[in-house]
Amino acid sequence: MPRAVKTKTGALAAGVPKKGSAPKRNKLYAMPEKISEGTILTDLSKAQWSIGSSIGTGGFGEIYSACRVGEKNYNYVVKCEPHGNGPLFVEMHFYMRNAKLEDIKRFQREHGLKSLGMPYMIGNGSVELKGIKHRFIVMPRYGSDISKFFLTNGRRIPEGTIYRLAIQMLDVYEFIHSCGYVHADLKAANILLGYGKDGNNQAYLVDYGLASHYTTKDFKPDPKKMHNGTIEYTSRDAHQGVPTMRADFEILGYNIIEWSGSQLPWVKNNILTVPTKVQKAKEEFMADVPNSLKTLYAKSVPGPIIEYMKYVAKLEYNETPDYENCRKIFSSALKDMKIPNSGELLFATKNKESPAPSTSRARPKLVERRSAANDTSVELCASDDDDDDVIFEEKEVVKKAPQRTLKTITKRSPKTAVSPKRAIVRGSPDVKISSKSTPKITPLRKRRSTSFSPSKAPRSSPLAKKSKPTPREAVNGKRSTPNTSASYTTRSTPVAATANINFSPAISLSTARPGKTIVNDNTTPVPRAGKTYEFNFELDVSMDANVVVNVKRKKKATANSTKGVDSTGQSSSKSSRATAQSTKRDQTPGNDKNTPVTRVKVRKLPSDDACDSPRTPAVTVKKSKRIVS
Ligand SMILES: Nc1ncnc2c1ncn2[C@@H]1O[C@H](COP(=O)(O)OP(=O)(O)OP(=O)(O)O)[C@@H](O)[C@H]1O
Repeated sequence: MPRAVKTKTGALAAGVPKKGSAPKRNKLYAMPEKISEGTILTDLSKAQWSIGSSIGTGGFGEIYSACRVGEKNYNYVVKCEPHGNGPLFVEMHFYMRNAKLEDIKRFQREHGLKSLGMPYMIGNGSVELKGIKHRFIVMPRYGSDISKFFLTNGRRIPEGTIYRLAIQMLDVYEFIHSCGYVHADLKAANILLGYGKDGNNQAYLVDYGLASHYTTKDFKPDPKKMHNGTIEYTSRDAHQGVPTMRADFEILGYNIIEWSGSQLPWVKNNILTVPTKVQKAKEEFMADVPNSLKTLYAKSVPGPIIEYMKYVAKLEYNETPDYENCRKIFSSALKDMKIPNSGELLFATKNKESPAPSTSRARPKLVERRSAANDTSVELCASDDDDDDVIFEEKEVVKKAPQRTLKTITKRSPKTAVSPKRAIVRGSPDVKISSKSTPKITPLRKRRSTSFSPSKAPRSSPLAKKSKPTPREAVNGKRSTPNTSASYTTRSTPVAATANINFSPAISLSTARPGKTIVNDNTTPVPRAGKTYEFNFELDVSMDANVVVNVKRKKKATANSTKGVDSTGQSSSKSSRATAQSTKRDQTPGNDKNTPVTRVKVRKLPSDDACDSPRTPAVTVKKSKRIVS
């Protein structure tokens, strides 16, 4: 059944087929309602946008071409998602705070860049579609995403184009990082060529649904964010839930390796469905880059790839990477290959002509087998309420079928992202995610800090210079000076020596799915299948510790015995209020008298860590109504 999305009034809107409503493309995910061509959307600044054809589908939303009312050219896109979806909320705020057109232009001027593959937002607003509140953003329209060329070229991109793409993506990283953010989800499906004349000269990095502040303070694994990203390319830091600048570089590295025609070991070994195994494989891979790479290439490993990956492996978690020297690795290679770093990005490989770019939605179907789910799960999932208060509904999901058989995803692949954004607790009726389940980082091996020359440094030996803060860093103090904690790393060989990850057997993390973005933070409604039942339990959420959530199911209680528990454990007065409220509700017609209704507000405690992400807004937990499956 589709994800339940509640309207502002709390009415269950999705999942109740309406007469005449368009059928859902994918029953598993509550995709947005269709917007028909010609619909006029008015954004918050009162600008009006006429919706054209649908040109893309992501994991959570749909992208339409759009034109300004009164104009003829569909040079814009509207990205629309149900209001409760976390990623578009995050993306919108990222653009608002950091990526205004004038910011991008200034950055280009300061760095002498003719163009920069940084998208921006032109407008945003809300629209009610079939009774469901949706959020939309308006952006410039770009061209085809490069995963199309990669796939049609036999999973390969010409070497020169790889290096040019790498340089362009490093420019974008430098911009994003200078805003204090990381992208965390670079992949071919998120890289779009420009649109129109000369569009193919520049690639744009889209999809800021996972953007978050990076940390330069302590390396604190965060179970709520573990494994976020697209499992093939997720960095080792992201596997631990820590957003870092080096993580973005690592993600780019894995992509480059794949674009060059090699299969990443964790892809080859078919372990993508087990994030912790992928994490371990990456730790091992990065522990000895030269040898790891050797095993991937039949002939010799391309020099720039080895040099770049060696550099990434040496980066400290709180270090500002040396963009300029990394770009130099690739631009020197282009020079050697006599390929100009300008003009059209070419995707035709020697033996195969790549088709003309197109933004058509036609994509290979992805057939996937989902793992058997013969158990009872408890999930927390967000529903729509308002922008800043994400409501988590507590539901018991009973997955009846011992096996979910082949599931055909007809959305775009590999872009088709599904974010199983839930902590699924399997197994026993008394379900607990305890502090035991959080990863333990064992004492770390001290490691020599490797630093590079500052941006704009003289261009000799790219990887041999000493790092100095750039003027910008000097001003804002972004680059942290090496201190004791900074000079230790969470990385070494083998993985067991550093990241000792213990999960309670009762816990199953979000299932990783190839090519799909995973967001493991519970801020987005999740795909749900099977029946959903209401049940009684106490919920205790700790937002400030490694303990994520402690769910204890209790016996079905009468309305009188209901007791609210807040995050601070101060249950007396609040809980009596909750009891009073629930009793009141229970007396209202339509309420199940046997089901206590508990509403618990959990506010995130102020953190001293400045790297709070917009993905962790205040959280409200409330007892859900019965969901009819
Ligand atoms: N500005 C744009 N211009 C043209 N096409 C776009 C644009 N933005 C996105 N698309 C197309 O829509 C697809 C999905 O976009 P996007 O990645 O932003 O969606 P999403 O729902 O966030 O995806 P994900 O599944 O990665 O979370 C892209 O692969 C691309 O083909």
